[in-house]
Amino acid sequence: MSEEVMNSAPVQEAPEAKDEQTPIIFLDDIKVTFRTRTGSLLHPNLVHAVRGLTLKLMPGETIGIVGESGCGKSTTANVMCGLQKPTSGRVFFKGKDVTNRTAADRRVIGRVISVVFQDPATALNARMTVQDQLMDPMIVHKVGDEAYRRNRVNELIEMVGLPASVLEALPGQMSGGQRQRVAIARALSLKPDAIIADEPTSALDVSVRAQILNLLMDLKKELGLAMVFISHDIQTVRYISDRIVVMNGGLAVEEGTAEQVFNNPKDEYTRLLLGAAPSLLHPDLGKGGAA
Ligand SMILES: Nc1ncnc2c1ncn2[C@@H]1O[C@H](COP(=O)(O)OP(=O)(O)OP(=O)(O)O)[C@@H](O)[C@H]1O
Repeated sequence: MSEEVMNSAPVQEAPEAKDEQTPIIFLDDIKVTFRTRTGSLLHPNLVHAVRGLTLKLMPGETIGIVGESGCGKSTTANVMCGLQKPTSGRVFFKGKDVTNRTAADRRVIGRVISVVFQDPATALNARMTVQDQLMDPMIVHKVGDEAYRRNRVNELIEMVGLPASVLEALPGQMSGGQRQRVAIARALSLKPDAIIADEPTSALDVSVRAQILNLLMDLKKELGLAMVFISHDIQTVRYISDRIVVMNGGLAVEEGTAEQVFNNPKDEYTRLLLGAAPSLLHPDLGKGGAA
């Protein structure tokens, strides 16, 4: 998670009421336009990264966002985790309008979601031990006392299938799969309602991708988490998602259950994606084991 979100505050404030009908995240007609450096003040060159996206993430569900490079997936993820303010449209977290990302909004965002990024090597601090990386969000957000945090760290490391012996290790002493497990443990440390996983397996060796996907699915089920899973690989998205949103040119061109999108795609672009998609997953998909 970004410093902006991580530093945003104590998480022990009263949580919003749990309501099965209230979306965890509601993006209402989001548009994000960037000015590129090549234009002038009078004639700016604009990139319309997201051009009017409406999306609801309900408690416990997994939405997969899929599309080619440049279609606006990461910009959407950044809006969802408060890193990017939309040019227009509104963002609601559990019914609260957090579009303006005030300090109070960021506290809500920090409590509700965590992000797992593509490359655990850059997401983790190379100079901190695993133990310190897992402690850090709880210290920043002033959660619990020392004993609670130590206990939580042990719980987290067990949840992600790593031995306690890795707690003293630095990220550079671990494999890519182990590092991503640590990044997932870190994302879970504040007990979020939802995780945004932005291409969480793309930087990993093909042999460990399935293990990390299965871990995410198991944790999601066990902890009742909602998830937004972002990938350019439609087969991976199918494997993990309840609902799929296909993006093209900053727009959601198709949305439906995995079954609807695969068996009865309505949009031409979805058909092209399906036709052109060799799976990036390893044939071991579905098998367990620590990466
Ligand atoms: N900060 C920025 N300034 C200018 N243009 C940007 C910026 N961030 C993204 N873009 C542009 O917005 C469009 C959408 O980018 P985005 O990263 O959201 O796509 P993506 O689907 O996540 O692609 P990828 O899979 O390659 O990350 C692209 O044309 C990109 O070049």
